[in-house]
Amino acid sequence: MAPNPKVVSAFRAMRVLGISEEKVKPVLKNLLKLYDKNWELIEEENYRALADAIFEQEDSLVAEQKNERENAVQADMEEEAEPHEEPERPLKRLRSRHQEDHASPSFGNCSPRPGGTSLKQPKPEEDKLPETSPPQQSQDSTESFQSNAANIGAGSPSLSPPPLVRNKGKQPVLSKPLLSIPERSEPSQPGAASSTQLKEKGKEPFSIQPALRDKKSMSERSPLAVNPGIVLSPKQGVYNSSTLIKPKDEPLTDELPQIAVPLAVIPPGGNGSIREADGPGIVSSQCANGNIRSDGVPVSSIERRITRQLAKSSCNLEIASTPSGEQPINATPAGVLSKESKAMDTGTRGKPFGPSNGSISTHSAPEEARSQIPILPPSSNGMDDCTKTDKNYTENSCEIDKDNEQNGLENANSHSMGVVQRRQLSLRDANDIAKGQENVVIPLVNDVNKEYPPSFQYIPQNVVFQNGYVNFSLARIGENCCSNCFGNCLSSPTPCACANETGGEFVYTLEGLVKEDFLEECISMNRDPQKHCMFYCKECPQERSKNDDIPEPCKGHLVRKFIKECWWKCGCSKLCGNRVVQRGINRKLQVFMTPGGKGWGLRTLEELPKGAFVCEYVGEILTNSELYERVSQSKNEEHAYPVLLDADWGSEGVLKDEDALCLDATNYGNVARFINHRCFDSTLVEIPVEVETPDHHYYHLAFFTTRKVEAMEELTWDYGIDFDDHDHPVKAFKCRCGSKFCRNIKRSSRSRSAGSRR
Ligand SMILES: C[S@@+](CC[C@H](N)C(=O)[O-])C[C@H]1O[C@@H](n2cnc3c(N)ncnc32)[C@H](O)[C@@H]1O
Repeated sequence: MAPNPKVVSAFRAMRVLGISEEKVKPVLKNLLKLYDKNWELIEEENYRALADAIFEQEDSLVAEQKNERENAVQADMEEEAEPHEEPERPLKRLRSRHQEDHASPSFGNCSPRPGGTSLKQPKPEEDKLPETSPPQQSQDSTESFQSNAANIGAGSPSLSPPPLVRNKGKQPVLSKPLLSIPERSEPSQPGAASSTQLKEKGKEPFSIQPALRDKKSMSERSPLAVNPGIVLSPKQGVYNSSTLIKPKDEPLTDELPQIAVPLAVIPPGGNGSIREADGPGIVSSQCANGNIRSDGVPVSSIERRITRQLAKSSCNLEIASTPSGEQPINATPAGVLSKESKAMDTGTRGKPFGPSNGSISTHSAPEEARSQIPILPPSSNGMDDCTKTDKNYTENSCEIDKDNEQNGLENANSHSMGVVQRRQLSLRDANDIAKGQENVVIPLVNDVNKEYPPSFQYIPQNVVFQNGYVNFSLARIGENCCSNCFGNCLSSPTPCACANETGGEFVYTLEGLVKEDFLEECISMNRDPQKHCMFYCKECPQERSKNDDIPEPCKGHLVRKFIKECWWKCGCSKLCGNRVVQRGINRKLQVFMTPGGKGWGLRTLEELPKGAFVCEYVGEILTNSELYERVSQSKNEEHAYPVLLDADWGSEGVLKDEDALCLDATNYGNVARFINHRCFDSTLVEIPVEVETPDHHYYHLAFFTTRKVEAMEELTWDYGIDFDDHDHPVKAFKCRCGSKFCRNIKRSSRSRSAGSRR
């Protein structure tokens, strides 16, 4: 086997220091274990950690030998020698020191780490935890809210532990913004033929198990249709009707998930390098109609592969990261947003800003500032309240705003460190949680309790966290766009090339709504996945991320339908009707505290017609393994439901990790992170939308209304959660959706009846 180039480089670097490979090897091995194979920590500062560890080990050996000699002499001299204190193990010291470095100004200013987040930190194998570990939130959200500044707004009380959203199948969904584009290689591998197999699923009445996306169902979908959406569910294997109604052994609790305030780092994204693409793998597919194509691949998938190959030589763009590749975030205290908040004890709220030395802190806010925390009046109309609130609370908000400004200054220093902290919403944010980044203002109101809004950074577009590969380039678009069009493609008598993805017809009406038949098929796909195409990876990235050595068999992914919008290479106007999602949010929305114990939710302030675009799910783009690592490292934290971008995994062979993407809106996200789950008859349906790239590894997950929605109605979508899947990394919550089709209620009632029979 060829030597690991990283190991070779490490040897080389140590050789320069006169250290032999024999000495390096054991220490490097220990270090890799200690740092959980995080090479970046080892490589940074020209292998400083490695060199330190070697020197320290040598020092320790010398010290030990010296001690032994002294002890021996002393033993000769005294009958009872003093107990010898064993020197601290070098690696432990090294790690401790490394942890200190993380919090020290000098470390941050001198050597920004590319991926230094909680994910990057060495595993706390020993009892000593890194100082930069995310603060833990107490079990009682209210209490923690009042007692720990860092926890304020970290999440609504009803948030549950990090769940992965699945596509109705479903797997958990992650957040959305994406912007930095790292280099990557094409996913499929040679010999991957027939790596994906579509299996048939028995059709079952959806009324019985609407939400279970049975992975084994066959689809009647046309070859051109690509299924969208994806929800990562804890266990897709559980997705079948029987599991939906299966009594739960464990009692449900009303305990709400805890939300901690994890640190996140967005390192520099792409470097503009060119990555080599592998040959596409061949996939066999089978749909509900039993037809198996000779190549087993939907036509659109083949076209995409060709495009990918053509794009081999294309350069990656870095789309969203800051010049330094880091995205500094202030940790600011949230304003109190309910009318009752006057009486609220805010003494434990965190100070909004961190120290100027770049380290992270969770100091309490000054008493003066705390006593002046503004209150938003109860309202039923957030849009109007925005203005009122501004007038009424400007004075009070001054203190906080000053703090925030100061925070901004201080964070100018911490910026260089590249450490990002989840940001607390401030009072002004309540008037527009999007902070002017959307076409509309999106107010936040709480007429129900004293909960603070969750802590997160609002981003209007997806952003690559670190390893995910997203390549937006003209070269990748290929010929399947309408470069000869002009004006509004929808007005043309014949559908343009962009409509090929959707069977040669435009999906949008002239009014900008999704057409009835397309919409209904997407809704059906979500509600009754058994009737649609599922594919099974030969080597499932999701399972691989859980256990790289012996991954479990793929639980199946719903093959979804895509919408393809016109874009840069198209000749049409920016106002073309085949550009809807890319224009962003245009509806009057409001984040509000739900009265039903679901925490914050999203509602519309205006009547919405059926098929209307509401918003897309925006968050960090993570690879599956990054997500799994993140979730497993934040066991007690609340996560927004992550979303798998697996709508087209079926067209691939073996997906490389950097191509198996998902979205996590926990730390960075848009208004969609507030959309609550509703079993089966949700008001929204998610549809994958291709905009910048035909590569369906990455796409936009857009929400459209499933029916006419009245003003002030809550907007919900079906996460595709399998409430019986206890193995899923993101825990399910006790569902309070109120739907008569609620899968959780069925299970609960069956559990109760099963219990009473016993
Ligand atoms: C994506 S977040 C939705 C926004 C969330 N309610 C908040 O306050 O930030 C998902 C979390 O909301 C809560 N949630 C969503 N739908 C729910 C439901 N039907 N019943 C109970 N809790 C729900 C759960 O805690 C879940 O983990």
